[in-house]
Amino acid sequence: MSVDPILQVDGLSAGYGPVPVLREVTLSVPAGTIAAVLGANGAGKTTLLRTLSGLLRPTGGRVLFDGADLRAVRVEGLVRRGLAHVPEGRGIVAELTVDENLRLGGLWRRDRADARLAQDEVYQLFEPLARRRRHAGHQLSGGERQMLALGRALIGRPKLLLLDEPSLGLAPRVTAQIMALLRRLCDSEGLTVLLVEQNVRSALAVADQGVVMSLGRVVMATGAAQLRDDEKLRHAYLGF
Ligand SMILES: Nc1ncnc2c1ncn2[C@@H]1O[C@H](COP(=O)(O)OP(=O)(O)OP(=O)(O)O)[C@@H](O)[C@H]1O
Repeated sequence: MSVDPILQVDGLSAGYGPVPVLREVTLSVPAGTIAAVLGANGAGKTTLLRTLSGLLRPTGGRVLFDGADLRAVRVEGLVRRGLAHVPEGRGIVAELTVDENLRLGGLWRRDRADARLAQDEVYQLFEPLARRRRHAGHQLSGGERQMLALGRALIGRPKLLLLDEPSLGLAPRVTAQIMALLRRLCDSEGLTVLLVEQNVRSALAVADQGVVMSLGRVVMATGAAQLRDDEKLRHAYLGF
């Protein structure tokens, strides 16, 4: 496993208008690893992902993604450099078919044959989608929508995947499948994942590190195994 951080966040602050939310967040994510971002509702997890993907402008600090300073790169540039963001609520186009939604994910790729290949790979990864390729997004179940959002992001062959609450509304079995897939892609393809999850157990089961946020700050960052195994630590920082 490489130890180079593909994502380095130093003293990042951001908010909504005059309301500060992120307060000097610092974290480092090595390439090919999964960092689980945990914390209570309102801790700032979603705001962190939105700032990292360029949707919110930082008010302070620095973000380096694959060596590039976030302030110097536009959102399209971030996507081209290999950043993909799957927001909470999933963001698929409900009126378009599964096929069409996936094609959107491959649009910016110059090599069409390559995009086609990736689409076939997504259908292999998520069999239920292959069976429903001509169904519209709004006809899919919650789990299928999550697979579609994830598949669409993966088609761009991202280096860094920002994933917000992938388990939301999913059956535990589907959540476990998605977590196992992420682990596999990290180990075999070098994918890096920043995973925001309310389902702490599922996230820590596959993560390399746990980053706990509270009131817009990182209050602890440690190995996921330590958080998983140390009941006192879990109790102190996660309340169970
Ligand atoms: N669009 C917005 N405008 C103003 N304030 C917002 C906006 N979105 C979030 N906030 C506020 O920012 C703070 C952090 O919210 P955020 O959604 O980032 O937290 P979170 O840790 O992801 O929580 P949750 O798990 O509930 O999504 C909260 O106080 C929230 O009310």
